Amino acid sequence: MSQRTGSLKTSPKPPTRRVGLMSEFGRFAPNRVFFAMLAGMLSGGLYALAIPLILDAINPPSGGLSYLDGNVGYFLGFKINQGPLAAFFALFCLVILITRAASAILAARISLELSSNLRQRLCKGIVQSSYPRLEEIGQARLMVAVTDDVRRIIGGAEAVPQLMINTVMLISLLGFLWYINAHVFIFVLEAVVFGVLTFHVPMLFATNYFRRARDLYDTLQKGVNGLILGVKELQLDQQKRNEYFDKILSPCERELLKVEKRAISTISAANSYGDLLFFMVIGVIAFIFVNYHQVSATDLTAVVMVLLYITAPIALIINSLPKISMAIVSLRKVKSTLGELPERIDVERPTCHRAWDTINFVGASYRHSGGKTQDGFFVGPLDFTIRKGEITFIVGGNGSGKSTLCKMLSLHYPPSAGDVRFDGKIVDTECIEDYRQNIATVFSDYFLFDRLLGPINDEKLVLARHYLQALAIDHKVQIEGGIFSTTDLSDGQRKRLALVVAFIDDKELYLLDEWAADQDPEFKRVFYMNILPELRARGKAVVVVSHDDRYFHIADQILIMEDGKIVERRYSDGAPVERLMVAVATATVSE
Ligand SMILES: Nc1ncnc2c1ncn2[C@@H]1O[C@H](COP(=O)(O)OP(=O)(O)OP(=O)(O)O)[C@@H](O)[C@H]1O
Repeated sequence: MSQRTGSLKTSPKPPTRRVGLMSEFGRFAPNRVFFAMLAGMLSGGLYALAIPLILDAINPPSGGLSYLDGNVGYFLGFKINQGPLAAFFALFCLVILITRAASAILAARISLELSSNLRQRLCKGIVQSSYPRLEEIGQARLMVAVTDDVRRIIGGAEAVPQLMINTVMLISLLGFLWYINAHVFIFVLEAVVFGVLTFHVPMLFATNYFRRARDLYDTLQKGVNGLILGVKELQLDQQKRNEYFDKILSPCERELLKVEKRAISTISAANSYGDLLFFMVIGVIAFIFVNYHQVSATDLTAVVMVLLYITAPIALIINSLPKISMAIVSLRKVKSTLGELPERIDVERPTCHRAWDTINFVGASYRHSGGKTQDGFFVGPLDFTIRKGEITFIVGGNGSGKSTLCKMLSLHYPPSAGDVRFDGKIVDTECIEDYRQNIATVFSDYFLFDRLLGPINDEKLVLARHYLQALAIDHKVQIEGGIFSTTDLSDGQRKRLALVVAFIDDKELYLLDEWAADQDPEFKRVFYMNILPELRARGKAVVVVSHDDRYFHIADQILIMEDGKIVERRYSDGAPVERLMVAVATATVSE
């Protein structure tokens, strides 16, 4: 393929960048993230201040906040000590409530918006991606990214305010500790640093386990897809069913369970260690530390109270870490998947609107990506012309490359060499989208939406009714407000409905891959004798993959494929117009 069209090829996989949850959030909504953090910090700081307030209430004459001390009073019939201090405490709690709720609500909303944004970017990326790239990434990975990963990111993001509030609380409590007794503060700080460092080691292991579990999850999803889609076949054969479970599902499930168990066990052990650490610190202070440093009884009470209080934020920080860790793994997966998809915003493009009468394949070829051990199937080099107002049949044995050729013609597979030309103009990245707009298909692996997509007008509806009638499904399916009354149809009926959908769009090229294969003789006749000639009469280019030699005579051109090459081209009278030597073609493939 020429250099211009070479740009249609899929780009190499981008390297995975390190992605942080907070940096991602910061980039997404910097102002709101700032306010959420500010509110979280304020609430954490105020939480910590509750301790001196309570201590002051217990020990009124100890200075500090004791100026708020007052007489016993009554409120709503309740006897209240130190009225002003109590009122201040209530107000204080209200501010904590507001700041904490504001931080959590803001963070939750940002996380939902970011997740929705990621989901939309993934969906847009999927629809704008080249088809070979999607085949490379695989359905299972895309499904997990759009569903599970995005859900985990929400879970992790919601844990961030917890982490923030409790971290600030922890810092403030340490500050208060310093205010009470500097020696105790230094000792506790050393314990915290030691605790964080020693806690970080198992967390590194846990994150690795989560990463491995995430990869296994893709494989498991693929297996479950196979199970759901192949349930009919598996139900009919116990041996196959057992093998599917024994060799595919169960090993993956076992491995995933093992890795997840390790991750959870590591985290649980680390959590228990984290919880216990502070009780040990309390014990050391109460039983040993006081023997070496001067600590008054009042200070000791305050210190123990702070240390007991400190265990709660530490436990909450520890609990939020696995969720955040999983969210980071998922975020990296989503970002790496996004990196493999085109990040193209729907901006105004110059429209090509190129009218055409012929499509030429000039030495065009395509290679499928192969398995681990072999090269993928090679189709080409192909040289032929499709004309408007003509019907072209593509025939050939199974696996000869007919569907691949169709996907090259529909511009889903960009040629790896040679050109596809519309009226002599090579298809380039600028115009591929415009050329595609004029192609209607029913692929052998078609998908039937439950509605007519795109603008609907009366003319279209009349055409739809005409084809529903012609294909005898008008008694089964009606179109109400653009939506089909049902798509629960037999395979043949569904395919007929897919044909109706393709026909009512006024496209220039109609590509029908083995449409007639599972139709009754009656509908085959309607298809070949009425519908196809009608399309030709409307000046459409019609390409049909067919095995129905009874109807070959209606074709203007027949391309015969074998092993990825067109080995013969005939006109409808059966006289070969061009015979390509298989040996020559084979030699070209091996180049
Ligand atoms: N997505 C794919 N990835 C890798 N190889 C593929 C892919 N699709 C098809 N192939 C390979 O390309 C070859 C041609 O397949 P293709 O579907 O084009 O043949 P076909 O002539 O349409 O066959 P059939 O008549 O059975 O539908 C096959 O050998 C197949 O293994």
